Amino acid sequence: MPAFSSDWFVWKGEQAASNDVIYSVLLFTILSTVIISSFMYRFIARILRWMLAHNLLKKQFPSPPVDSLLLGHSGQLQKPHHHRWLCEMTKQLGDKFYMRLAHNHVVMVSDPELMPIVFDRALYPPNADVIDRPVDQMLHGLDVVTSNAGEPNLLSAKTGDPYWRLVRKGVAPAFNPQNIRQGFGHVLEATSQLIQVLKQRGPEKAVDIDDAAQRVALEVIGKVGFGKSFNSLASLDAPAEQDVFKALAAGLEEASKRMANPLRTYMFFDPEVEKGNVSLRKFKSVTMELLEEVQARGAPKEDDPTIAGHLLRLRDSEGRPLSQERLHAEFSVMFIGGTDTTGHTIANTLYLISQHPEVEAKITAELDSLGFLVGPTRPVPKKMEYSDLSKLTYLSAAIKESMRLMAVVGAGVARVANEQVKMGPYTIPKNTLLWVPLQALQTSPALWPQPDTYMPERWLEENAEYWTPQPSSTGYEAGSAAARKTDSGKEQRFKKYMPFGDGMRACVGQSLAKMNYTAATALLLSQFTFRLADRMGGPEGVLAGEMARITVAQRDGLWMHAVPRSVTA
Ligand code: HEM
Repeated sequence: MPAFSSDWFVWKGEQAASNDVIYSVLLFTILSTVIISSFMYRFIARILRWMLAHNLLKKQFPSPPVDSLLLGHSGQLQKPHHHRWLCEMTKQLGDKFYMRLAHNHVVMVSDPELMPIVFDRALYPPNADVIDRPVDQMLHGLDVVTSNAGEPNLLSAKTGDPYWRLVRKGVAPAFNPQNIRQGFGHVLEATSQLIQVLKQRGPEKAVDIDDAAQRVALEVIGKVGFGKSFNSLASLDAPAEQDVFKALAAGLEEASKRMANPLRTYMFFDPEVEKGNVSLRKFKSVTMELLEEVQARGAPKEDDPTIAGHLLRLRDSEGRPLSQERLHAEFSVMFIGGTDTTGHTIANTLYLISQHPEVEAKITAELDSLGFLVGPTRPVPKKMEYSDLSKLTYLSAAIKESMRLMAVVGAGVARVANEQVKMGPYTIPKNTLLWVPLQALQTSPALWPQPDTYMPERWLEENAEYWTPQPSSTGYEAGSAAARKTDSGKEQRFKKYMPFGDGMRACVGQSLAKMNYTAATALLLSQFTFRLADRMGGPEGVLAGEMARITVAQRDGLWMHAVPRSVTA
């Protein structure tokens, strides 16, 4: 037995240390092998699944030629006219075709028979979340427009997100008929202000009617949404609230490009991306200031009818309010929904009416019969009431037709299949995007007689937005029970017109939008006739100037002359 010595302990200590090292290296090797192989296994399985899905979709649907091996069709969807390109592809390839946006599989669908499935109205109970918002793949691009932290909003959140349900249910009362009726007064006020500005400006000086209409919408959403006036109609030459529309348009353009090319988020070295980021920051600073201003007023009263009031009162199941970032995201999305889409709709309608004197004559006759048209015998028109809106039958048809022919959300709306689903006779693999190109659906020659003609009359017929089943490639028998009945035995109807989307994720603000654009357009047309400015280059110039950036609008504004209707005989 060795004599007791401190060396012995040193030797034992060294041996233990080297054993520790050996064990650690061994453990590390085993663990990393397990982790790497499970990662590799999952990675390879994912690639295989992706390839199987790709092949399955390619077998079932035609596809346009790709212009990049890596990004697939992304390049096409980043072009300014991609909403029109989708129409062209629909004409060439049919009402269902396959595209690839980097790693995302997309089936473009404009077959009305399949709409009930895409919009989750037919096969599944609405709570099943089988067909959902494509948040992971795409709509995160929109989150960067509305929140500094990339927090989702009502538009981008998954249907399964408990906060989506909370917010959707919570803001719904802000859009109920009683609130919309109250909002009508704000539309009258804002449009009257615009009318005064246009009269002072005179008919010679052209006005960007798209910008002007967005200002009206901004004032309306300002009051209805946030209890605030942005004072944007005092002069059309002063930029509205730090030129928020320009920042918003550029921010939406950047977001729309990121949706088409998810890799763009990481292209910080590209000066164009950096420019987009500057606009995004500017827009978000305006909406953050708005949120802080509203919060500085203190807790909203129980009867505060504004959208902001509803959002600030919301509490989750544990009694917590929405986080500051989520509130910012919701304020921003309401701001966008309230100004951009409504403004473009008013402007497009005034433009299309200016190109169709026969339509304008019918509208003025309707306005005259209701006492709203100014003229030699009526220099001051009758004050419009909320109940008058339902009497504007022909004008409403003219607006509906402009929303068909110049769809504001022209590139369309998307869903994702969270599971493998059957879409008619087609098998749609899990994670595939189902994308409805709205401009293509609403101008398809297969669905609309004279699809490219501005014809408000088509909306005077009942059920004009529905399509009647025909013998079709989907495998449904024409007119059969399968095509006409839902599981609950109700008659299934097939929409071919859906400017506000459809299903449980349809536009939450449509009642406000309809009231706003109908009243504003009626009031403007009762005072002015609009003429397209020469600088637009006629209808060809307007078509060429379109720019799809989530919503479609003119890149450099829609310039028109507002000619006052003569009050002298
Ligand atoms: C002419 C005006 C408008 C048009 C054309 C329009 C169009 C749309 C479309 C196509 C969608 C997607 C629907 C879908 O995926 O099925 C949508 C969603 C939405 N819109 Fe609008 N919109 C308009 C006005 C408004 C207004 C005034 C607001 C709010 C003040 C608003 C707020 C929203 C929100 C929050 C969503 C997301 C709803 C959800 O996913 O739960 N929109 N809109």
